[in-house]
Amino acid sequence: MQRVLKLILPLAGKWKLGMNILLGIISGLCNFLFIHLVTRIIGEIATGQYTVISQQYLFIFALIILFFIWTRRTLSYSIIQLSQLLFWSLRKQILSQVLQADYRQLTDRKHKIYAALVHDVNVLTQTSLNIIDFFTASILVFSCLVYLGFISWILFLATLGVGIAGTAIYHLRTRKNLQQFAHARDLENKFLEHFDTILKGFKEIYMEPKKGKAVYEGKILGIADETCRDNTVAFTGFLNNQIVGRVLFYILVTVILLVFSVTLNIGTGKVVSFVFTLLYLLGSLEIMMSLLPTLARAKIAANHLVDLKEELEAARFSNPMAKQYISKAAFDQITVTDLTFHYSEAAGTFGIGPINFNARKGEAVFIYGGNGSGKTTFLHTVLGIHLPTAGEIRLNDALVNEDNYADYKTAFAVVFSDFYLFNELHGVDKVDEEKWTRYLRLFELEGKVTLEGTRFSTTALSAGQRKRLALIAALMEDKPVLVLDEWAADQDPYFRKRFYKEILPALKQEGITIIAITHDDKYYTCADKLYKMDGGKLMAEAVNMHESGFVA
Ligand SMILES: Nc1ncnc2c1ncn2[C@@H]1O[C@H](COP(=O)(O)OP(=O)(O)OP(=O)(O)O)[C@@H](O)[C@H]1O
Repeated sequence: MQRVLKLILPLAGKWKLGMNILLGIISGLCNFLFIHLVTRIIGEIATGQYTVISQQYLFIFALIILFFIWTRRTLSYSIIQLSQLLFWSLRKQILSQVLQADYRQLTDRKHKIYAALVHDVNVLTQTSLNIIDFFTASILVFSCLVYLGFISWILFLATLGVGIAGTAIYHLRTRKNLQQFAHARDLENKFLEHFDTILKGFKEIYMEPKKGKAVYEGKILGIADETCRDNTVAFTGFLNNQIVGRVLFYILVTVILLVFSVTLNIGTGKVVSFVFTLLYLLGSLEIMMSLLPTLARAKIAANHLVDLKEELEAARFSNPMAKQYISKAAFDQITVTDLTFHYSEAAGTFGIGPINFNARKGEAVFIYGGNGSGKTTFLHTVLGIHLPTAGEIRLNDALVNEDNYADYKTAFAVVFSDFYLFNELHGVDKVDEEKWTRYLRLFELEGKVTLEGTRFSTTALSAGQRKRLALIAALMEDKPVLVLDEWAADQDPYFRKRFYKEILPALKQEGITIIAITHDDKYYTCADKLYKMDGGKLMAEAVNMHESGFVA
């Protein structure tokens, strides 16, 4: 409950939460007053005291009902407002934390975050609506118990005994049910992971339905069965507790009616009031018991959300906004000295370095090497996606460190090998129309795509054209360094030649530095500097040794 409060309190504020609690107490008390009045009148009818219509009672009943309507409506409106606030605040908080997260932290937690956003936030929000019923019922239970104490302290002690026995049984039996709910929730992460596989691999599954069948039967069905089993056992456990509680109360009412009313010599009026109040109390207990599984699941959802928020908050490295952008004019060179990076400290994990590298303003620097040799790992380390294990990167003369990473990253526009093409020029405040038209012509996309504001008219293009558009989008960012990972791999021979022979020189003319991973040995001579990556080691090579286009 503490963790649920940790999420709700900052949103609602102490004052508003206090007001809601007060309204809940008043609403519960209205219920109690109504019951108290009903039992009192029944007592009067049973003992022959109520013979004429009482104006006073009518007035009190009307007052209670009106008061109840007011408190309940105000409380409901406030809780609905709060639950909506909770829903969107949690989503906004998690998303803004996600946008500030380090790349590795995010990739490791993708499915966890997705499950938190679509599952936990929903469960918690829905439950917040049930809280009114739970709270009102608990106030009613409390007031009924106090009232029972006034009617007969012996019967009150008997009721309290039954209540304590019921609570003890509940606690003894609930731990396992909670574990089952928690396990079912953990399986939701796995389910979303496989669901993601189906969505992303749908084309492959469409071509070979066996693949889809394997994911469905091999993964999803198992998760579905396990989740169903866990949830069924847990819900049944809660239901059994509810039955035990009800039976205990039935026994109590039976004993009061058949035994205590005779042995303790309690008057008819008192017995009637006691039993009626007890039955109302039972009704409220039932409401509370039936909401317990929902609250238990909300608690698990809140735990997941708090854990995730704390994990993201505790991030060693974050992705803050840059304070200062590095302009083309301000960029001179990047120098990498003795840089090493390892994916983990475990023995046998792939690593690169020590690497020495330099790229100057207006140069085209190519990196080539076999698959898995570490080219992308190196680029990612230079870009700040991976933090170097050792060594240094300097932009111009300034050492790049955790304090200036955000500014440093502004030097780069990137088209990754697994690039994502946004359908809009995000982050470009004002489009330079002349530049856009020039690049569109340069990349031969005229008539294929236009700009509507900052939005592309379409991204439904061929693979090669999509990559050209991604490169135009990167260039529109007007960054000093353009980083390309196997950009030309999807281009036809004609455009590949145009890219290396015409486009790259044009970009260099603009003062852009190009760092490109490439396998196009035919065009290595277009580079100003050439590096070869082999087994994580980067070696500088003379460009002219590739003049024949043949690499030994
Ligand atoms: N996220 C990761 N965690 C651990 N190891 C990784 C990870 N990504 C890549 N590796 C390892 O790093 C090695 C180098 O990968 P990298 O992507 O840098 O190669 P590359 O030279 O760019 O290859 P290609 O030409 O195929 O794109 C791979 O052999 C792989 O084992």
